[in-house]
Amino acid sequence: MLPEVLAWSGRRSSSASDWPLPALLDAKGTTTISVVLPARNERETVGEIVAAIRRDLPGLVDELVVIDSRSTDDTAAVALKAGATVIAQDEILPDLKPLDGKGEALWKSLAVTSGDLLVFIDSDLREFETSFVTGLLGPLLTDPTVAYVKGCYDRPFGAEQTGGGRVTELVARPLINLHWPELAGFVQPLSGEYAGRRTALERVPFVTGYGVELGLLIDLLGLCGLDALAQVDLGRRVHSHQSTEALGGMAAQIMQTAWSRLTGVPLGSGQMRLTQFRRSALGHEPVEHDVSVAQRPPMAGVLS
Ligand SMILES: O=c1ccn([C@@H]2O[C@H](COP(=O)(O)OP(=O)(O)O[C@H]3O[C@H](CO)[C@@H](O)[C@H](O)[C@H]3O)[C@@H](O)[C@H]2O)c(=O)[nH]1
Ligand SMILES: O=C(O)[C@H](O)COP(=O)(O)O
Repeated sequence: MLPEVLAWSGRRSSSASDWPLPALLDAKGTTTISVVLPARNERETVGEIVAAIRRDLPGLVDELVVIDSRSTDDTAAVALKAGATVIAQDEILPDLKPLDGKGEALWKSLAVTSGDLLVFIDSDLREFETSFVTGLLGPLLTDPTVAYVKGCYDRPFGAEQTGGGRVTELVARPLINLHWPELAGFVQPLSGEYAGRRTALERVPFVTGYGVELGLLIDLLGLCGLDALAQVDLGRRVHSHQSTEALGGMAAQIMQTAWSRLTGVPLGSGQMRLTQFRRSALGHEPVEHDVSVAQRPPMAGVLS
């Protein structure tokens, strides 16, 4: 790691336990806070996450919104019952051609929330604790020079306490170390739990699909500089794992994001189809998926 990155890590890394709720309530003042959960078919987990935030953090969180990302199950009803405001992704900014995926859900959440600070939490988390939210807010509420905070944690996989984050370890981390060594101090660069100032988030583009996390990290580094970025150790994260085949699609979206940032060629101009293979009685059969990503412009320009 570069010496300046090591120094940054020492300065800008903390733990959720460093940010107890009473101290955050004191620091909050008039700052408003929105928590956003993107959710696609998360009926098993979204209700518990919403209920825990409503139960534990009523004085801290002003707005709790689930963006229903084209769920085909009753995710929306479960989230509503647990106490969230639920908004369908495709009903936000209906004059725009709808795009797909998580990045689109997060970008659109900027148009329907009002908090000065936004906290994004994946809605497939199991064993969720509200220290995820307080931990991410700590640096933002107590230091005006911090603009963006990423969560980090241990990632169990199967019976092992570590080993999760296959796309992180095999794709994102090597790409980051090769091309953006300033970001190499992030323990979980793809973490789905992060928080930022609206003033910063509205000034950067959002990549659709699973390119959103890498895109935000690179673009916020460019906009604000490394010292405005921080990370907080949230302990342990348990989530539902996708198949290796599905993660191939995620990896392709992350690689397209990196490529666009390296070349300056905007995303969305071409289509990428990924060919994978499944064994059948006839041998190895090709299976093709559209894994294209596009990009939304900074929300500040859209809302003005
Ligand atoms: O079209 C979609 C797909 C997913 N999601 C939600 O986004 C979250 C994360 O999606 P998931 O498929 O569980 O991603 P992971 O396999 O956990 O992937 C990791 O890596 C991704 C790429 O950086 C990040 O987007 C994730 O947050 C991070 O957890 C979940 O709440 C999903 O319901 C949507 O809202 N819309
Ligand atoms: O963040 C990642 O790398 C992907 O979500 C894959 O995670 P998993 O290997 O823990 O399923």
